[in-house]
Amino acid sequence: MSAKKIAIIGGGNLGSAIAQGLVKSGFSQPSDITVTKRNTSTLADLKAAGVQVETDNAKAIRQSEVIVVALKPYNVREVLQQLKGDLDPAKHILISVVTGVSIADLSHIVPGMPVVRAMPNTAIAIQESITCICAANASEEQLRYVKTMFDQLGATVSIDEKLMDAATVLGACGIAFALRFIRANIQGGIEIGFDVRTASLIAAQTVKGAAELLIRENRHPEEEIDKVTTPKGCTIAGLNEMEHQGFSSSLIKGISTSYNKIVKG
Ligand SMILES: NC(=O)C1=CN([C@@H]2O[C@H](COP(=O)(O)OP(=O)(O)OC[C@H]3O[C@@H](n4cnc5c(N)ncnc54)[C@H](O)[C@@H]3O)[C@@H](O)[C@H]2O)C=CC1
Ligand SMILES: O=C(O)[C@@H]1CCC=N1
Repeated sequence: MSAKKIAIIGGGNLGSAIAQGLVKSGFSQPSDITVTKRNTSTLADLKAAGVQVETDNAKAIRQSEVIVVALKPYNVREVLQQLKGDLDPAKHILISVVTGVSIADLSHIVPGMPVVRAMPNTAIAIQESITCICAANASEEQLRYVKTMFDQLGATVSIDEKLMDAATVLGACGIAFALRFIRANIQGGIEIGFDVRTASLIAAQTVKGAAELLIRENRHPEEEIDKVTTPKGCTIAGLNEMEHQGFSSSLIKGISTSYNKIVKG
């Protein structure tokens, strides 16, 4: 368990999910986590779990050592400008999960601060995130701490900062892409006879099983696909029809479009 106090500035979708994961994993005592938001009414569940909820960012920062910034990209500069007097490079480490805001940008606003950029996804709430991290100006001990923290919340991979936008698309947006894939399977499942609950369970567990074959067994997808595709069988017939309709191509183009949205605006 971490002895450090953690402030999460911006208790929206991701900030709340991080707090939930920290509590569920036992990495932090709930009372050692403070989540801030201008209107804290949506944070009732976290409050009930013992997490401190706060409207005053400066107060949350003063009572913490680890500062997780989970604000929207368009207001992070303004909010950090207001808080720079409360941030102390000797005491605090800044972890930004904000999309598209570089370490150089952050260091320009709060000079001298140890900064880690982290890109988790919303499965962090249930300790199943993949979190990509990169850092500047942070000590070995601080980096170890951040990696240990995110390791409790799923898997962690250290990357070059130049890949952070790509990590955002593949890992963070990827949750939505995967869920849309599952939803389409549910719609198809209903069309061929299942009720929605049964279709949802079969579709979600099947995707979980496919992912576990890759993660646990370190296999290549096509190696596993070969085991399913009986010659002249129904799997290859369905797969080929999906490809004729642009299945892989649509996913690759979607990933590229998301990436360009971050990079080019
Ligand atoms: N939602 C996701 O799946 C992921 C989001 N991100 C990034 O994380 C950041 C947050 O994203 P979301 O949680 O989705 O957005 P969100 O809009 O749900 O959360 C931002 C929160 O900040 C609060 N806020 C605004 N001004 C504030 C202030 N002055 N003080 C305290 N709180 C304030 C807002 O009320 C809101 O609840 C973004 O930069 C996003 O790009 C990164 C990875 C995944
Ligand atoms: O769509 C977005 O802008 C954010 C970044 C990653 C996930 N959601």
